[in-house]
Amino acid sequence: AESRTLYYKWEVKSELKSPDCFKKLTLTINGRSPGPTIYAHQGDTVIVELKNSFVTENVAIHWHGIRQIGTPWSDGTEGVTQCPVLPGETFKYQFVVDRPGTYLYHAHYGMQREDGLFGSIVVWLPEGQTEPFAYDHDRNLILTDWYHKSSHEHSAGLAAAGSAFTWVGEPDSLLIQGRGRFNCSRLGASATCNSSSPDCVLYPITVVPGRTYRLRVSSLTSLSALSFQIEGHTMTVVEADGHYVEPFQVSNLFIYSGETYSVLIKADQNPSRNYWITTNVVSRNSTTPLGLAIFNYYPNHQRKFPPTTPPAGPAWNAVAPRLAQSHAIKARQGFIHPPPKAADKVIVLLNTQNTVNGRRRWSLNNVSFNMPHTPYLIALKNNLLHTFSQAKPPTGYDFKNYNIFVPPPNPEATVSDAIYRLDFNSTVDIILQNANMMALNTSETHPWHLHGHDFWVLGYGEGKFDMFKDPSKYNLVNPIMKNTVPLHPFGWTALRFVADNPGVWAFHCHIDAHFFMGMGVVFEEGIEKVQKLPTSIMGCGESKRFIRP
Ligand SMILES: O=C1O[C@H]([C@@H](O)CO)C(O)=C1O
Repeated sequence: AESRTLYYKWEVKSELKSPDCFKKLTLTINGRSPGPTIYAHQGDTVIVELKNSFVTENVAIHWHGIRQIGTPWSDGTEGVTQCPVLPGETFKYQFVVDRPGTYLYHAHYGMQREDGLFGSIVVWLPEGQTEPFAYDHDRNLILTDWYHKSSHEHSAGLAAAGSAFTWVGEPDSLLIQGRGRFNCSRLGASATCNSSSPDCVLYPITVVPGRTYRLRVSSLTSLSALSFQIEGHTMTVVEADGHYVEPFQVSNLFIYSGETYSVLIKADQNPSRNYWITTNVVSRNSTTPLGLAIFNYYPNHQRKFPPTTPPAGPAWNAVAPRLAQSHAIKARQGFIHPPPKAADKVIVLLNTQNTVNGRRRWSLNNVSFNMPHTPYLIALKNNLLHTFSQAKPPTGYDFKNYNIFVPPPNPEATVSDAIYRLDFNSTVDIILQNANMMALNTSETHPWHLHGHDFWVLGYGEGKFDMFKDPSKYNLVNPIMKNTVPLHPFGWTALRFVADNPGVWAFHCHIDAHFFMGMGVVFEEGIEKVQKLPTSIMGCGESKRFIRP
């Protein structure tokens, strides 16, 4: 099959929308949130010409799950791979979608993603090739959580010192494909909440009785871990983050921010009615109501509510079923990419909540991430090494003495913009180690996302990772490859990847507020192999000098 070039012209704007019936300034692409879905075939080149029509805000868009092989400057990570796109400017992203599967795109500037700037990328196999599973139709749903406050108010609160620190709190609603329903009566008479707004009509998925649907379900929540279910129907999981999964059945799918799945669903229930599609928050004791959509059996009306009460979903605090699902996800037979047998380097990252100079932060091995003024890719390629710390960030913590089950004994952490420099083509293991937060008996779920690579998920465990015993339990036979993975409360997650993609890549918690609070690291590999950088990514920090006439 011949590969093609797909050309998109996008304009980002800030507009009043009511996705859950409450009117809020929403960040849109060509007037929509979620933005337009990119449909491509494997091997196609995607070009997005992005016009920033915000009045005062910068922007950058990350292509989540696309590895950007040979185009590290198109990763869209402001501060790491590019300068922000300023209001009035147009920026051209160009990259190849080299693998079939379900991917995402979203803002990677500040906490903009939570104001609605996101969408889906669907990459089909080349024409004439078929998937290793059968279905009649392909549908797509993005799950998000939604706040009535803007991300600006949130970031101001998170950055404030001492008692002025304000946590973002629980979302006001959950959206399915950009639509949900906030109960306007909770606000009394309100001009900003209108339960008959066309923006908040529940999203319908129309199905023909007897047919099988491939449903691409992805999450871009800013905070929430979710469970997703379709009343009365079981789902067969077949894809995760662009990799085929050895099929298994679930009645509910746990999904973390930044993950994508494909599930197969047969429309085999009573065709004279509709069914609820629901999503609910897990892992946090949330006040956020259920997110709803409609599984619409043709020819019932799309807006006909099912006759039943929407099922509530699993209990928020049951960790065991979530861990069980994580363990169940294996590479599909016939599509296994075996991992290298051993690692050249092991980096253990202890995840803790801390303070730095009276500010609440998150840290890895007691270092909280800080973005430099000059993006790393530009600084490294142009030898501007004075623009960020040349220290080597720690590759572990005090294993012997640190108790992960109690709050950090000395919560004061340091802030740094130092990065991990990896040997090109080396095999790197990352052990994510969860721990107790600042408050007693609490540990949260963190979805970790790696840019520029897929990694093998070697294992998950409870408690403190044991360097001597736990590696012998790694799955080296059929581990799934992913780009986003959960770190469960008080547990550990072990990953392996090969540092074979020249560039600079962020690895961070996909919770907007947590990355904002320093929960991330950056890897460099093969910088000398990166081709000449386009000047369009420059203009901020010390890279101003390269675009001066
Ligand atoms: O960073 C966080 O802050 C809050 C809480 O610890 C303080 O309100 C929370 O749940 C986080 O994940």
